[in-house]
Amino acid sequence: MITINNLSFGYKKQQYLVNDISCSLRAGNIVGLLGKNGVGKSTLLRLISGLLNVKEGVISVNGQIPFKRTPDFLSDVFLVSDDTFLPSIKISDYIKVYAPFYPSFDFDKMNQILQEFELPNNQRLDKISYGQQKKFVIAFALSTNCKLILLDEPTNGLDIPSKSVFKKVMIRSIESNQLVIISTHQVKDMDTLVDKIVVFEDGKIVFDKDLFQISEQLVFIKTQNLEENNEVLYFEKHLAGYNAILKNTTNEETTIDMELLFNAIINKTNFNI
Ligand SMILES: Nc1ncnc2c1ncn2[C@@H]1O[C@H](COP(=O)(O)OP(=O)(O)OP(=O)(O)O)[C@@H](O)[C@H]1O
Repeated sequence: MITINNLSFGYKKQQYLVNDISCSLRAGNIVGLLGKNGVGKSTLLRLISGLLNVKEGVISVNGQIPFKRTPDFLSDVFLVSDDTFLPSIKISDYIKVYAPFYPSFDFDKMNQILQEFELPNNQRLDKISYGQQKKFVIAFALSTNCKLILLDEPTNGLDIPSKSVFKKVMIRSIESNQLVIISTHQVKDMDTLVDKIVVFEDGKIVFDKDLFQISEQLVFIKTQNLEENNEVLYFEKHLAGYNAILKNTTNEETTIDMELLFNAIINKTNFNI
């Protein structure tokens, strides 16, 4: 679906924010694009959606060059950016006006998700809160059924019940021919949602693994005594003991602690996986 070869980009001359990265992402995945504030995650999403052009290298999305922004490309890619600028019209009018740009738009899905997010159709988009606007745009994005959906910090502004609805709706509505990339620094929100993680740091992709590979190779434990565990790769101390990542030597399957894993990655832990 997406192939990136030797991509470099910077807003300033001779200073690359994205520095010679390559990767490929397939349909059927929900990918967590993780990184600290300001590393360039939103920039990467803008490059993939064709809002910015590469300085060097190539991005191909289903064989198309995003920056050409052909009608075909635009009708199958949806970017939810972190800053939502919505017109001062009712939700129902927005759907009437913008849904026709997306040939696979599913009106039933839209109504269902609006209900789950408790957003009434007759609300005006400029009169609802930031979190409600965010939920509306997420509902619209998922209802387009675009092959590629890019969500920039989707859980920003969502309250705890809405975050649960977001996860539920995402998992239910993504089909095997779609690819979703969620960019976020709120790593904890990605628990039990993404099936692949890509970590971006210092202009480079420093980690790119499917979750099943991570589960096969690593175990995540809470323990009071680290010395009993001689395969510790990374740990963090907390009041009642330690959260630790160990090499998986016993084919055990544990729940991935996304925040611990992310901290381990940006602290340059060598997992050797
Ligand atoms: N239009 C622009 N012109 C110049 N610099 C920019 C522009 N947009 C972003 N930047 C800079 O590029 C860097 C990366 O920004 P970007 O928004 O891509 O990061 P991010 O990883 O998404 O951050 P966050 O997690 O805080 O949203 C920042 O230093 C930002 O100030």
